Amino acid sequence: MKTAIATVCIAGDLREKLAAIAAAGFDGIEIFEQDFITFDASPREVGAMVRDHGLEISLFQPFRDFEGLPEPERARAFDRMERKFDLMQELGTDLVLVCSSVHPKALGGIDRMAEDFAELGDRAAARALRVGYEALAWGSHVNDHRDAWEVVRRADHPNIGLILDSFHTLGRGIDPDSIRAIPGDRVFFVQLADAPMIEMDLLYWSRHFRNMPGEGDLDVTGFMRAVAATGYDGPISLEVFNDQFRGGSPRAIALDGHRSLVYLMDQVKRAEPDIAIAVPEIPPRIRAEGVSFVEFAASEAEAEDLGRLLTALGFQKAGQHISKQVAVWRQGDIRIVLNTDPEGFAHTSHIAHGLNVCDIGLTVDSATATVARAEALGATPFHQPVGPGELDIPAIRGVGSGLLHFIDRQSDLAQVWEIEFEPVGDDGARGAGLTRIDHIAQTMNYEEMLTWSLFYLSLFDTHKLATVDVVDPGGLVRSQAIESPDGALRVTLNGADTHRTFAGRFIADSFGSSVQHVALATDDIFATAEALAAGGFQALPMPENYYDDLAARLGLDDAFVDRLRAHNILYDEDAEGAFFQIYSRSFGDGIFFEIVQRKGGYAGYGAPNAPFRIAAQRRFMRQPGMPRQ
Ligand SMILES: O=C(O)c1ccc(O)c(O)c1
Ligand SMILES: [Mg+2]
Repeated sequence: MKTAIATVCIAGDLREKLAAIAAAGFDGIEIFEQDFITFDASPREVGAMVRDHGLEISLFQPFRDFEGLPEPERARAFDRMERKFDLMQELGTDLVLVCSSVHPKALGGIDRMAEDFAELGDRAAARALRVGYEALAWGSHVNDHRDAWEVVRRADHPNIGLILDSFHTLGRGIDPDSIRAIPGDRVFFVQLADAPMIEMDLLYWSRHFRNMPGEGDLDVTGFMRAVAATGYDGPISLEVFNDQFRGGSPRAIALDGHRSLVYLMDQVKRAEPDIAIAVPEIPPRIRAEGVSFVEFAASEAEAEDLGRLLTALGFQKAGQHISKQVAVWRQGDIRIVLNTDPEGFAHTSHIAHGLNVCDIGLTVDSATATVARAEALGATPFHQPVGPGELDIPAIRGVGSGLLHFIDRQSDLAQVWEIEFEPVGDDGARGAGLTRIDHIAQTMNYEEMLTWSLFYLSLFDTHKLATVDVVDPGGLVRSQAIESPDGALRVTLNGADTHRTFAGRFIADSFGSSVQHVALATDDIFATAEALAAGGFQALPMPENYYDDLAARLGLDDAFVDRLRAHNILYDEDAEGAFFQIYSRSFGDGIFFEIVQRKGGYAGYGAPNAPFRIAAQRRFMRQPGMPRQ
């Protein structure tokens, strides 16, 4: 499988782009004319620089407004192309992309355009070059790959072929299966891009909002399956015009791009096993069976405070590590690990971020398969020295600053709690009915959201829900849930635009993106609320206005609203079921716990309540340190 990426996808000058593209593992580039012109080196030098990075120039583009012109513009277009052929030969590439014309004088007519290409084919053949024709979704006469194919078919020249671009096909709602009938050897190149589903002008959408396959809402997999069915075996290339990416980190965007192609082609290969492209064998997307633990890096004082909060939440300290300053707290299937060890990753993480969730443990079927897939997707494996009597639990670095450990039942990993921890005597805690981790909420800068969602979607068998806008008095926070089909893994990603929001302030204060809250499930919110109150837990107080509105909005009876109010329980319902939430007050740099109950088929996260919860949290965030329990 040969991968390529257009230089427009990445920020920086040409040299910076090439370094990032090569480091991410691509085989080639589509060199954008603009990136070449703005760079101060001869075409030969640029060609050599590309090859020095271990890359090839798979394509030169774009050549605009070639076909269907009357004279004298027609002759001018051929002259212009001869100049670009010179340039291509100096650069060292044999393929140029001609995009369909938007020239005001272009006449159209399939046969006229086919004749132009037949003549161009002779000129290209004289220099052993090839020309690919792409239908822009907004081309004046050709705006559909089926018409571009008809032009190429009639040109009937071995040096003239078709270029397919997923955006132009899917963005216009053209059925990608229409590609299946095209002979694969007539397709010279394939460009891939996804995009979020937004109603807007096609050209504007294409030039500003494209994103990597899997990051948007288009059926890029269906498109690529159809391409694969033609027998096409050339490069798979990304062509993503995106305002955010143009200003983003070159390395991070290039890595996301490569990951998106590995993920996409793995899906395509599973659906079209006979494809001609040699797709590497990797384990399928991993089914997460649940969250095994959440680990906090803490100082001793912070761990003591957090221990008090956990006690109030009904947790019990269940084990102490055999050799490290690490304790595990338990309730139901929930494990919270408090790591105060003066060495190791948690310690480093604490120095960098203060009290924070430095590690998440996930239960999977095979921990080694999980790390193998993660590595194929470009994730970084994590190792640290294993002490006597300890297990070497497979781990990778997550997208933020934290780690992900994987625990399975195929080995003795699942016994880590018995092997590495000594039980601590029962303190008689009754628990508060908390059963499992419902979801983990991670906060990041808005620009990082696509990176995080692609990370989870490509590694785990998960899907994303629609993005929700949450209004914080300090700005907008966008929230996206990623979840496994059975809900065993639910992660919400919260992207903050400014540091004035509660989420943005958390990122600034903790010096990085991380877990901001952990939601714990109960099967009986009122019983849990009573138990918490008895244990001295102080819920985040919700204002009277909230309950008045709730009663009016949902038509709830007074007695029910009184019960909610008495315990500061937030409530939402939809056609499928109901949702209850209690929040803790925040601690550290703005971390908190949430307690939830899902009733019936309620599948959301209480989005209507989010603005009220955030406003309440902001009222309490002025008080530094841990809330007193
Ligand atoms: O937006 C454009 O003009 C443009 C140019 C070349 C392409 O390959 C493309 O898909 C779009
Ligand atoms: Mg294109």
